[in-house]
Amino acid sequence: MDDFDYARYDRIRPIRWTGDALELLDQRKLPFDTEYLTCRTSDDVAAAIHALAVRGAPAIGIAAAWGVVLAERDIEATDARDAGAKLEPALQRLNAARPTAVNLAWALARMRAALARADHDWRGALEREAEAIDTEDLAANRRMGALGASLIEPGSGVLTHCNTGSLATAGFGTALGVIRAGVAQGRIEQVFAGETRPWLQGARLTVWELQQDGIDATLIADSAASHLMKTGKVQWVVVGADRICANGDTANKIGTYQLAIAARHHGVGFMVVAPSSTVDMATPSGEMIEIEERDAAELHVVGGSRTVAEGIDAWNPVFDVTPHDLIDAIVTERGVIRRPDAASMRAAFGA
Ligand SMILES: CSC[C@H]1O[C@H](OP(=O)(O)O)[C@H](O)[C@@H]1O
Repeated sequence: MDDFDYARYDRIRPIRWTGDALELLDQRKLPFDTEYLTCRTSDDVAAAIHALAVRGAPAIGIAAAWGVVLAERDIEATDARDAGAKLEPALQRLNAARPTAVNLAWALARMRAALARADHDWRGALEREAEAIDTEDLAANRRMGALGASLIEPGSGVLTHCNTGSLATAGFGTALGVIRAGVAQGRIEQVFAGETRPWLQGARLTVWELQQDGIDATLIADSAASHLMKTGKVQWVVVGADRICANGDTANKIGTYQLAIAARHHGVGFMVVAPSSTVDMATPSGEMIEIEERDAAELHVVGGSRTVAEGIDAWNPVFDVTPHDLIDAIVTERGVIRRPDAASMRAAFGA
């Protein structure tokens, strides 16, 4: 992949550190408007994460790490230990912004660890750690793109769900990075993007990203996915993840689980692509994952401001869990785990 023109795919930068503020491409406004939110405090970042102005498991971890740097700017402390105590309430408010993606807690744990190791330059240590989290994620995505694409036979059709591209990460993407690499290598002939109701990450964000890249894609209704697989046009379903458990059970955007069931029924491969920062070996299996439920209004609103069925109850879980035995491959930057289970996850990530 060293001849891959990554720069072509790195134009979209949803997270920009200016040195004293964090600029976030407001993903609630895409694809119609390209507006940046300027966050000057860690609570600004927590609010942006909760509101999905910035979203995507790796991206919210990266944003939270920079949020810690913003919090550091607001305190005076005698040393790193004193700083840790004074910063902890801000880190807890960042962690409370969304519950399902483990990357948020993972990034905050890395920031705490950096502070615990720091000497007198604890401020610099926090900024260097946030930068490292950001640059490591971009490198991981490029590695995963190559690894995942190598599993896809030339001439394949691929279906993806939600948005897992540059908007959801430090750049290039996870599942969408595999698609970018697979298209560039001539392995993927047709890309299908599920709209991903109710927030429409697929219709609004993935389609927009692929248009920026000049990659043709076909948008489908979420409810058309099984019928599409029945036609034989899809050889792989390639998705991201928000939390991968110690046995390989995987939480991802709502609708992923039924894609996995349909894929298995139709003999379509099911690939999960996520950096190791999404692996949570401390959670044994999927039923222990907290599934975020969001405001019913997200289901009632159709086309911007119009509402349907307003006033009736609505159930709006925004993630579901795919059991590991429906997953054919988990791709991380460390390698590919075929037919994941507790033993293969332990071999790859330790106990
Ligand atoms: C590489 S993004 C991973 C994951 O995050 C998305 O959720 P959300 O848009 O609610 O932040 C989706 O589940 C993606 O697959």
